[in-house]
Amino acid sequence: EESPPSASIRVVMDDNYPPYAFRDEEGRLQGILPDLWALWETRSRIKVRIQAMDWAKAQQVMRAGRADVIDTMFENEQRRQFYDFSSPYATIEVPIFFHHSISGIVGPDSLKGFTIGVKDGDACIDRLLEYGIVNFRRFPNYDTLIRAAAGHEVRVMCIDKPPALYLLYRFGLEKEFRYSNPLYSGAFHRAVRKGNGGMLQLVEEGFARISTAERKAVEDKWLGAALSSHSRQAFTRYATVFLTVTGLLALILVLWNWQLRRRVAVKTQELTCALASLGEAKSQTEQTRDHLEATLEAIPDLLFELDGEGRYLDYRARDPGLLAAPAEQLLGRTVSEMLPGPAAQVVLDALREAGETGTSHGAQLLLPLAGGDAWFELSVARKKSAPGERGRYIVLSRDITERKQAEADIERLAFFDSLTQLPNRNQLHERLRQALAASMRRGGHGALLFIDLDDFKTLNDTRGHRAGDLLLLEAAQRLQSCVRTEDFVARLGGDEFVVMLESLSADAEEAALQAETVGEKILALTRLPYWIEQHEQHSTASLGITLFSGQGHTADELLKRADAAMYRAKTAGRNTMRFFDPGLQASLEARTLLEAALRRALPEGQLLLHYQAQVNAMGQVVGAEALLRWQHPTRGMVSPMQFISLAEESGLIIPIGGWVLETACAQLNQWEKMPVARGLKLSVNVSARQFRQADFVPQVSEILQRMGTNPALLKIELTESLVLDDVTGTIEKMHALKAMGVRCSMDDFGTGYSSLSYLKRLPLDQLKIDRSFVRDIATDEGDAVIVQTIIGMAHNLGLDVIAEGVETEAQQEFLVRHGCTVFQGFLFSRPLPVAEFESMLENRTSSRCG
Ligand SMILES: Nc1nc2c(ncn2[C@@H]2O[C@H](COP(=O)(O)O[C@H]3[C@@H](O)[C@H](n4cnc5c(=O)[nH]c(N)nc54)O[C@@H]3COP(=O)(O)O)[C@@H](O)[C@H]2O)c(=O)[nH]1
Repeated sequence: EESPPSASIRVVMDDNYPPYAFRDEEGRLQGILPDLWALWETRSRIKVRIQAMDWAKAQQVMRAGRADVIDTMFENEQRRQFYDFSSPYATIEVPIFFHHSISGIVGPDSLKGFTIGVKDGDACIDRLLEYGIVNFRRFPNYDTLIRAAAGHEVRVMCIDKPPALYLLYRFGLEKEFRYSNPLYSGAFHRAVRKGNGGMLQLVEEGFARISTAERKAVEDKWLGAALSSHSRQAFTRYATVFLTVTGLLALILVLWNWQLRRRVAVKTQELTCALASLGEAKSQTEQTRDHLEATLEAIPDLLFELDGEGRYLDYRARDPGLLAAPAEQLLGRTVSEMLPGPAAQVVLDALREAGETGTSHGAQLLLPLAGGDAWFELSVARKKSAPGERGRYIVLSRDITERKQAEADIERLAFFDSLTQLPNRNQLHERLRQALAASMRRGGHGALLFIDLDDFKTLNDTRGHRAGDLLLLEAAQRLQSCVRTEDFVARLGGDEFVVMLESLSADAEEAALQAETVGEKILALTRLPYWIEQHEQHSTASLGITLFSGQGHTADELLKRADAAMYRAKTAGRNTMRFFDPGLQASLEARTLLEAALRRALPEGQLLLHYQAQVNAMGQVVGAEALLRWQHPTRGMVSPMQFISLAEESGLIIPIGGWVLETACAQLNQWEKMPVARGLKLSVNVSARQFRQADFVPQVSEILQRMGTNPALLKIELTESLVLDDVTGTIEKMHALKAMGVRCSMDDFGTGYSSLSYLKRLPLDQLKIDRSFVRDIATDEGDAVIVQTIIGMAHNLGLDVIAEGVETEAQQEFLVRHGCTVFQGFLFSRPLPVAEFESMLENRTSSRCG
């Protein structure tokens, strides 16, 4: 909009833009612009009405049309929408002013993050916004902005350089603030409202009438002596006082200066030294840091910083594949959350140790990683911490998987045979030492079986080492199949193996028997044909056995003994075994012979029964016990004490027991025909192995039926230990026998557990007091009490009671006195062959009748 020519123009400007326009202490407008506009007024003959105010307000006034010209305006895109600009008349640099405590402000980018003090409406705001800087603190004018800077409210400012320098000097801040290179340079224009070309021309023409010299004179006046002119009045006021004071202080100052110089010299020296050592320290620190960095770079281990609870605070991993979880998941979590329980415990224990002693070394842990299980070894060091500060630890975790593997390989080579993978001689020695110590502690025997394959060398020589190896492998497997898992099989080398048995019987003969049984199995298995590379191969073994019981012999001695025994087996013709102990060897051989003889005893009719009378209180024979006898053609009468256990172990008791039952039934049938023996009951001993046969009861039933014997006359004697082995099964069978009419007696009563609880459940007819109690009944109070108790117990349970082993009248008298009604023992009769037994019956009957 075009303004008509007028007698005056209204010029609006910033009143706080020294030295261009500013107010002196009386509030009068001063500066380059008022002077220039005064010249303009003179040359143009048009009145100039200057309105000076806050810059933002000045722009509002201009926009509102209450002014014709606005001065000191930078031209920019945005402003061009509203204004037409004159040609530029001065170039103004706009730097960033910043407090000297701030460093690094070099350009717009470095301003990010700071709050920039600006004058409201300043072009600088638009420029900084273009750089993406948005944090401003706006002030109505430069004066208030610099005052805020003086009060440290603002530390970074964007101000045109001339007013900034002026005001900073004025407020004594010239040392506190520095300025950057110009952010930009702007040119001062006078501007009129957009489209007011006539006014612009008027203004331009007016200024064209002012010569360059005139203009320079004005600028020199304000730019060259801006400070002094502004403060001239104050200077005048204070100059006199200043000179006086200065004069008075001059002398002091000279002295002070001299002293200061000395101090400065000293301090400078100190500072120089301090700077030098600081520089040195810095360079050393840098060197140390570089060294440390290079060292850490060279360490292949995982490095962690953990707190006392095992929380990951930091880590360094050259190979992230070794981390238990992706690194970002570890930080902030604890080892208990990230590692398997046992591994976490190892770390926590190591942290605890380091907490107590400063370091911990050597703890090892296993981690399941994506690439497979991995072993790590820890070295932990506690970091120095201030009192009260939580403990922190540097944990170095070294991957030792390969080392562990190598150790395992070494151990395998050291302790295992590489062909058969059986334990080798080293391990055998170790185990043997342990076994000796264990058998010393526990009692009981162990046995060492030394096995050497017969003719192995021939096989190796004729069919080659591969065939030999295959045979050894097969033999090793067979040996392992012969023994219990707790037994131990080792290969000593070549074709020599050793089997070690533990926890054998405390009785040497029984232990020898147990070892012999295993030895026999081994011999039997090794002599089975081998199938090697499509060929059948035959082999046998020679075996030497020695027993040990933890006393007297070292592992080496025992091995030598077993070896010597094996050698005897070789010389005895191979495919056999020998004991090192000649006594044991002899007794085992004797036993073997006895067993062979017993095997022939039954078919060859060498067995017979003797009968021992059982009498009542009146001396009447009420029954008998059938007792087995072995009449050997050359050994003579062999005691059942010698062969019953052998028959049990060999299984011969089954046919022999059957024969006893059948013979007893035949005898009962016979006696039924004899008036003197009719109605006698016959007790038959049944061994555990015989009774435990599943078909024992049907066997008894079959014999009774086949023989046509009255079951009520047959009494089965069972031992207490037999019953206790399987109370429930025994009860079942006893019920079945009772159902048939057969009676049951408990033999050796009192020698076992004798519990009332199971006694009540057993369908018994009779308790037989063991002869060991009867023997000392008159002299041993304990036995007397036991016997009384058994009798009382039997009566309470409604059972008959018989005492065996009665040899004296005193014993019988005691038993009668305490309620025992039936007796067996040498006092009445020894076990007799049937004919003598029957004669005894005849004699007793006739003597009673007579
Ligand atoms: N399973 C079977 N065991 C049987 C059989 N026959 C006998 N035996 C058991 O053999 C053990 C020894 O028997 P034996 O040498 O016949 O001894 C018996 C009697 O001679 C002996 N006895 C009898 N009275 C006295 C005596 O007054 N004093 C004394 N010192 N010994 C005496 O007692 C043995 C009978 O014992 P028991 O059987 O406990 O009643 C023996 O354990 C027999 O059981 C059989 O066929 N099968």
